[in-house]
Amino acid sequence: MADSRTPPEVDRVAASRRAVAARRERAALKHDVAMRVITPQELLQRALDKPDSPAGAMRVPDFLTALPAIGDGKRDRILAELEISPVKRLGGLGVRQRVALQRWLDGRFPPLQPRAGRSRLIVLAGPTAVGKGTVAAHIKEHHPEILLSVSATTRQPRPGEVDGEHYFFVDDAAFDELIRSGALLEHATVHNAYRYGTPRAPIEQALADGRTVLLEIDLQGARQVRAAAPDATLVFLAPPSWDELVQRLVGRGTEDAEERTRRLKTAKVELAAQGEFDYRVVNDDVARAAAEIVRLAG
Ligand SMILES: Nc1nc2c(ncn2[C@@H]2O[C@H](COP(=O)(O)OP(=O)(O)O)[C@@H](O)[C@H]2O)c(=O)[nH]1
Ligand SMILES: Nc1ncnc2c1ncn2[C@@H]1O[C@H](COP(=O)(O)OP(=O)(O)O)[C@@H](O)[C@H]1O
Repeated sequence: MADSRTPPEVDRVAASRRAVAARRERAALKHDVAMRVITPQELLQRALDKPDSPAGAMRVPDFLTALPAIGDGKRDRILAELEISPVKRLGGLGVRQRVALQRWLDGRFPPLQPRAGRSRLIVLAGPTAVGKGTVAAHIKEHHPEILLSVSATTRQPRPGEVDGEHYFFVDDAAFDELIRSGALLEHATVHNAYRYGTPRAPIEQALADGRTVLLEIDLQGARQVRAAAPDATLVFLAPPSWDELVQRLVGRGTEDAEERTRRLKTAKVELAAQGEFDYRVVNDDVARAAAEIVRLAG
């Protein structure tokens, strides 16, 4: 029978591979927090839930300097204030230190606070390729009682797209006229390319009928809706990680490399704006994220 014991050399190689993979995962997590793809509180929670995970193995000083606007000086002051040793890992924090760090994070990065008296007008926005269209289509299919607003756009229909169902496809002159006549609740040029706008009348009618209305629009549009209808409910759809966002954009295969780079640059700006929203929903799973949004609309 063959000897099943692993020679020490093989053990060492495997261990060093694991260490490299863990370092890479920790670096990815730091990047996700820095880019605001995940919140500092989420990362800390992951570390506490699984002390053996890459999040749990992250040293507290590394975690702090991954946060927006925290340099080495601030890091050291925070560690002293919270009485946490620089060698501590997130997964190894004691109860008092955990609570102190959580409180400090909540003060510095306040969790979203949905404003009172939200209406049934739901605005879904988020970075390119996070899955806004996919989640909105899922809601449309499973919740016909919710009106998914159909936008007007100056872009050309893609194969399979039906006028009046996916978009109202109009030319520039017709779009100008929609703006002039006040028929649009909001409008914007998206991705520096075509114009998109939300027809006002169907939304007002549906809301008057007591229905929930879902708008799937970009950040500029979301800001305009907030200004025009301050009681609208703004939902930010976030990716589970930056790598996953890039994978989705590449996987969709609808943009070339140059366009993808441009969209990812915009995505960084959009991620940094999520504090303006009422809720943040992570699109880890389409059905789950859709259900969470429908609950918010409830
Ligand atoms: N402001 C605004 N943005 C819109 C509207 N309709 C769609 N969008 C956004 O425009 C972008 C559409 O990009 P594109 O790739 O051309 O079309 P898609 O594949 O149908 O999403 C997405 O970011 C949408 O959220 C609208 O009515 N107003
Ligand atoms: N939860 C998810 N898990 C995995 N892939 C997803 C998920 N949601 C969307 N996708 C995929 O990501 C890509 C981008 O989704 P899409 O709806 O076009 O994004 P957006 O409308 O935000 O630009 C699509 O290929 C889609 O199938």
